[in-house]
Amino acid sequence: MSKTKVVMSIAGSDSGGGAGIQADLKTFQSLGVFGTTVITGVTAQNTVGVQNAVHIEPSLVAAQFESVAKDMEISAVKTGMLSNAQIVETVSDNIASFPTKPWIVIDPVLAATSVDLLLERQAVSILLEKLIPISDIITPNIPEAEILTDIKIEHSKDLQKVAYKLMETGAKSVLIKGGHSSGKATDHFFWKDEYHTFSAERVGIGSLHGTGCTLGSAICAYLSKTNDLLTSIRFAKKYVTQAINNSFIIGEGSKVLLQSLQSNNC
Ligand SMILES: Nc1ncnc2c1ncn2[C@@H]1O[C@H](COP(=O)(O)OP(=O)(O)O)[C@@H](O)[C@H]1O
Ligand SMILES: Cc1ncc(COP(=O)(O)OP(=O)(O)O)c(N)n1
Repeated sequence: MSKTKVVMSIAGSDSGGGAGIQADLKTFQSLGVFGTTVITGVTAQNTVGVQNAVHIEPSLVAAQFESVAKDMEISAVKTGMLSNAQIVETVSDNIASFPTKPWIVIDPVLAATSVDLLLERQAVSILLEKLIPISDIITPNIPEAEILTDIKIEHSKDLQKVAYKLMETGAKSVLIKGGHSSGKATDHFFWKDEYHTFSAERVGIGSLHGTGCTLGSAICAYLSKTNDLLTSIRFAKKYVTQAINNSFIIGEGSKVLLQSLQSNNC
């Protein structure tokens, strides 16, 4: 019998339960991996928006890494909300010093409505300098990809420009998510000189919360199980699409995703 894989979410808490650490842990549980956490911030949040946030002291962020990493072998990590420059630096240093290199999935959470509550804008440069270069895959949505590269995405050829610029900073691969475009929900994947798309019908009714967190943590879970990037993205896209198709209303704002136990334990 194979051992249960241990993965890690490095992210913020969403009190409303739809995104952040809460969404990541539900995804890990659904996909049959064991989720550990390094909490970087705590938000007061609901389906309508982010009302408040505090950042965790970098020394406590480092202590969470130490406690988990000295006890367990982490096969894949996923980062989400990273709060500020000091935390980005602490996270980068700690991931880089794991005894066994894990798969590294970076969801560069920066373009929410209350952007500065999730990542201070001055932290973007340190994200590009320290964290993105050690990633196996970075998963920006369209506004995030534009902020990170200073390139406006107006035509499909701009996607390639953005991806190549991010790969020049050291990212091994780039998945530009299509939730913020129109037509089909198509995600664009660039890896070395390869280009792949992952598409689903767009669910048109009402806004959604937690889609990016769920996709990123599903990629992380599948990487730990399959050790294969393309397979992991394909399975994760299928998983998030199913969760979106079954999304439901819990409050006054965006719908949340249904995370359900998967029978295909690859
Ligand atoms: N309305 C939708 N219907 C189907 N898939 C969607 C929809 N909105 C987002 N997605 C998918 O959800 C995933 C997360 O994308 P996106 O919403 O752009 O990320 P983020 O939450 O970081 O803004 C992607 O696979 C995207 O294609
Ligand atoms: C604590 C916390 N982390 C991340 C997010 C953003 O969630 P994400 O899934 O990337 O974006 P939406 O699909 O909710 O737009 C958050 N809101 N809170």
